[in-house]
Amino acid sequence: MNIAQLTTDFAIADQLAFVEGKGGVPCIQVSNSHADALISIYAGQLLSYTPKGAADVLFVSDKAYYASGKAIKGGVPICWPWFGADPEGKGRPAHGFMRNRMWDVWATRGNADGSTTVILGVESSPETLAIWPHAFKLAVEITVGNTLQLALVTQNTGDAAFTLTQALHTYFSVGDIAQTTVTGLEGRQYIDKAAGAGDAIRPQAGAVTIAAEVDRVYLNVPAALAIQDGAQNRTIHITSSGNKTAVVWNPWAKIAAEMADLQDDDYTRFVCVETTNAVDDVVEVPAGSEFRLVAEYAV
Ligand SMILES: O=P(O)(O)OC[C@H]1O[C@@H](O)[C@H](O)[C@@H](O)[C@@H]1O
Repeated sequence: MNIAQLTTDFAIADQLAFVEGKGGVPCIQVSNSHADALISIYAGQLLSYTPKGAADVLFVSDKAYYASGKAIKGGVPICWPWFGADPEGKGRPAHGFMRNRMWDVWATRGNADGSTTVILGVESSPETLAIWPHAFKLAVEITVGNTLQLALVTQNTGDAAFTLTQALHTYFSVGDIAQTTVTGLEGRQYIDKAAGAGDAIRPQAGAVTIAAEVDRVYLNVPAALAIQDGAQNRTIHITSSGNKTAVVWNPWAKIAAEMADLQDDDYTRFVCVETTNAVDDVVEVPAGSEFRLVAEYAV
């Protein structure tokens, strides 16, 4: 990927530039009157969203890998066309094959309200067809403004319907996990995927607090959730559409220490609240049609 060519084709003066990121990964730096953002073209992954005068909304591990074939730990990884383990048990990677490959830049634009939109995409190829036998175009549309808007857009370009599960696997930065709650899920049922829980289904009593490993798929979720970050004294509002499920994940101390791309105490600094089509929330995309999974973050 050639930074000079991308600059010629897609840069926007005083607003959007192409830069070489960590590990030589090609990135897009957005800086407008509302916010700054860093977007990795590798993995189609937003890495940073910093509204003016505020701290970064997203967490990225200092030990994250920036290498072909590996996922970047943090920001907004894209899980597609399956969420979690390989649904067919064929040994393909967890969370699909979009978070560890190069994407293309499809479009950039400055909007009238001062926000900036970046569209990255991947099209099916002989390589993807060997992993997953369906013709598609997948785009992530990222609009950086006084809110952050994300749309994961799947187009079925083949001649038969296909099904998928997927996620915007967002790592939100928090000041201290002990002073963090997730609201909006009160009274909802969740599948408890934490170690030893055996996928039990439980009701959520009150706001979600995190004081141990949390790995939950919430069912029939509302469109609006929020993260209350007591230590940084801020609330992140999450609004979504296209999903019936949402995942809350924090590995806690033991699993974080086992993950080579997290520092031992990083579990205190993030919570993943993921906009998902997971478990039974399987999406069918008919031939020739498009499906949009959308999330918006506001501080
Ligand atoms: O370490 P990975 O592959 O990015 O996955 C992180 C976590 O992602 C979450 O979405 C899953 O619910 C967890 O089970 C998983 O451990």
